[in-house]
Amino acid sequence: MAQYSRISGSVGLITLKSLPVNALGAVVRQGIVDSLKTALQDPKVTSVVICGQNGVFCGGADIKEFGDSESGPPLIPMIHAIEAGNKPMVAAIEGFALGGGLELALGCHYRIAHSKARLGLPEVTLGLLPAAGGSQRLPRLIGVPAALDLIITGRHVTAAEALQLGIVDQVTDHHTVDAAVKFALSVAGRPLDARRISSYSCPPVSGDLDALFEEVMRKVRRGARGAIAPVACVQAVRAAATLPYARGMERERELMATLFTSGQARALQYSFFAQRAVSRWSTPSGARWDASAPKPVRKVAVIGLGTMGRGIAVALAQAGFPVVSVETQEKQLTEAKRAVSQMLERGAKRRGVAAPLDKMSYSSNIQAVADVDLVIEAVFEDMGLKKKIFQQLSAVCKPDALLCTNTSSLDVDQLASQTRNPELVVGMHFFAPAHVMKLLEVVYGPRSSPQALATAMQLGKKMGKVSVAVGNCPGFVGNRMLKAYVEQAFFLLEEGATPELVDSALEEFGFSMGFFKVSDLSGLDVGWKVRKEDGLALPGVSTGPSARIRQGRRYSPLGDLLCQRGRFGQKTGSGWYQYGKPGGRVATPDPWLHSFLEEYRAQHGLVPRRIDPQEVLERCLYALINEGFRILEDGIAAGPEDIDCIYVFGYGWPHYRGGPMFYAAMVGLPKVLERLEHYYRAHPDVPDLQPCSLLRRLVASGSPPVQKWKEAIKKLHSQL
Ligand SMILES: CC/C=C/CC(=O)SCCNC(=O)CCNC(=O)[C@H](O)C(C)(C)COP(=O)(O)OP(=O)(O)OC[C@H]1O[C@@H](n2cnc3c(N)ncnc32)[C@H](O)[C@@H]1OP(=O)(O)O
Repeated sequence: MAQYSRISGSVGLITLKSLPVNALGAVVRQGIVDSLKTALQDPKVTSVVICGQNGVFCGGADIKEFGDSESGPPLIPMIHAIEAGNKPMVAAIEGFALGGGLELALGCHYRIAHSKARLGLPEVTLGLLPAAGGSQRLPRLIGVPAALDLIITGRHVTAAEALQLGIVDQVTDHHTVDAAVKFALSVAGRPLDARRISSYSCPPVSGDLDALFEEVMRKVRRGARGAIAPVACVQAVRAAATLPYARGMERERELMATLFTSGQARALQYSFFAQRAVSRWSTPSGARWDASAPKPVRKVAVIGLGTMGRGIAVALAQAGFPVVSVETQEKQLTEAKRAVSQMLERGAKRRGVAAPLDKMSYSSNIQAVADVDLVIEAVFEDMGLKKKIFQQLSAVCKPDALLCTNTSSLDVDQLASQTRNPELVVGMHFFAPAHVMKLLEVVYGPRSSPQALATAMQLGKKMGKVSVAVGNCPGFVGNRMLKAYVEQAFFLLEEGATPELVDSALEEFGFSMGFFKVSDLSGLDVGWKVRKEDGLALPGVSTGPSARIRQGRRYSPLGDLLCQRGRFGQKTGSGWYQYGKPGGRVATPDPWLHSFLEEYRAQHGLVPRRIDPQEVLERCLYALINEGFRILEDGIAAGPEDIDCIYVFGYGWPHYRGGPMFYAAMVGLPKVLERLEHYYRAHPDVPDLQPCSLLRRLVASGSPPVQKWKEAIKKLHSQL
């Protein structure tokens, strides 16, 4: 709702009231329209202030209402009525003015912001554009280049930047509504024509306007990789720059109509709520986020300063934690100190703050962690080494310290069993580079206490990560699903595809890099080492029937064969592609590799066939999705939102496709099931293609929407 009152004798005060962020739902809009009418009709009122309750101006349109048929007064005429009003309207901005919230403020004649407020038009992140006049008013107010920056990126600006850009008229450190009322009294009776932004022309740009838009559009298309909202944002701002306001608004409406009904907007809005849903974690044993208090964490340690350890230490220091970093090899320690300082300085420069160098301390002695509250072990993926470290930690650390491992796939419970307090052991699986990537898998073992899980989840949140609680199994969620995808990519090469064909299909889908390019970038030897440890990559079985079978199922040794030839990817100058020189970064197709594949197929009696991009997508993505269903069935992830956040924030799944499980729901579960059945018939020696029973049961129960899967899975489990 919106509450109306009159204060200081002559100021009408309209307060938006809708917890938690005063979103502009139907009831709030109705409240504003009614309050406005009262204020404009009351002869005692000479000016009006609009504010929000609880220190928040407005978080924008109510995203929860997007799927519903529209009710209540529409936003655009409401904002026009505010702007057209004959009494000065002042927006008192505290907390946030985002999306429709900022558009509402732009409809006002003046804007006063608290110094801690943040403003922005983040619609693009929801697959939309600022379509309540924001794309037309902001460029008229602050100019085309600055408006393009804000609208295309959706970034929030501080009150100070908003003042500098000309979005707000005044910034206050004091009580914002009081300041706005005082301001409203001071402007009462002043003419308003020059304050109505819709009547402005965009300030002229230096240089050629067409050239500016062409350049921006080129950059946006390159960066958007198939996302349609950023492109529509540029088109809308162009309309502001080239058309009268009324025609610009028509263009804004047309563009919005296309976006609003697009699958991309639905996916991004799903993802918005999925990110919030994963913070409300639960485990199959009944532990829950709202019943488990985290332990206080004041000081943290990182063990091992390789690439991962350095990134983790930087992320912790940036989040404000004192960090003790332990590296036993002196040479590595010296290098790491320099690298970590550089990373901290670069990050600070980018964010315009002081580098938190004072948060870091280093040691080559594990005794240095004796007083910390939480340790993150980040040494090599070697179970023997990790076990030894956990034994040492258990002896050295405070008895109540949380011991975490950054393993990407090893058994967290085995590590827990090395310690005095296995309930205080959890996995914290970061993604490289750990100070950049948003994802954190928090892995609970069978003995991890709810409090340990809650503490790691909260630490992740403080580090700005999307933290997802997952159960303990080889590869956890992300890497377990990836295995099925990678396997299909190899099999497709055996059957006639090239790395270029597979990668271009995946890149066309929206991944920034296809699997083979990623593999060259991260190093083929990484997977080779794991396969050797798992007993898959065996020396001396390059021919005969057993060459392509391991542990009773189809196996492709192609990656192993490249590694045996020293082709580790970019670092050696060749892998699935060639790079000209070791360390080269530009992938070009490699004729040697093509001949090698031909010889390999001939040697193994494989008759190559024409493979189309659709098959690449179906085989790679549906195999991965199928494993996702198995993970849900096993209770390793609590719901599809958890898997989708993991893939969007850790594995480069295109954000505008929501994540693999959302994508499966969009494609239609019956279709995914039918294609998996088809491919499993063709490849009965590939168990990953055998449709999982949960997928079958969801289809049999009418393929509920993805938001209802959690409920449906619970019901299906209880029927077993
Ligand atoms: C005609 C169509 C026009 C569209 C124009 C628009 O306005 S589109 C919407 C533009 N606004 C946004 O994109 C803002 C989205 N919200 C946020 O970025 C953040 O929530 C916040 C406002 C910066 C607050 O962040 P904070 O970390 O403090 O809290 P949460 O993110 O956890 O949010 C608290 C709860 O509020 C819910 N929520 C937030 N914004 C909206 C919204 N616009 N509509 C509906 N609900 C919203 C959020 O889901 C949280 O609720 P949970 O129940 O916990 O999920």
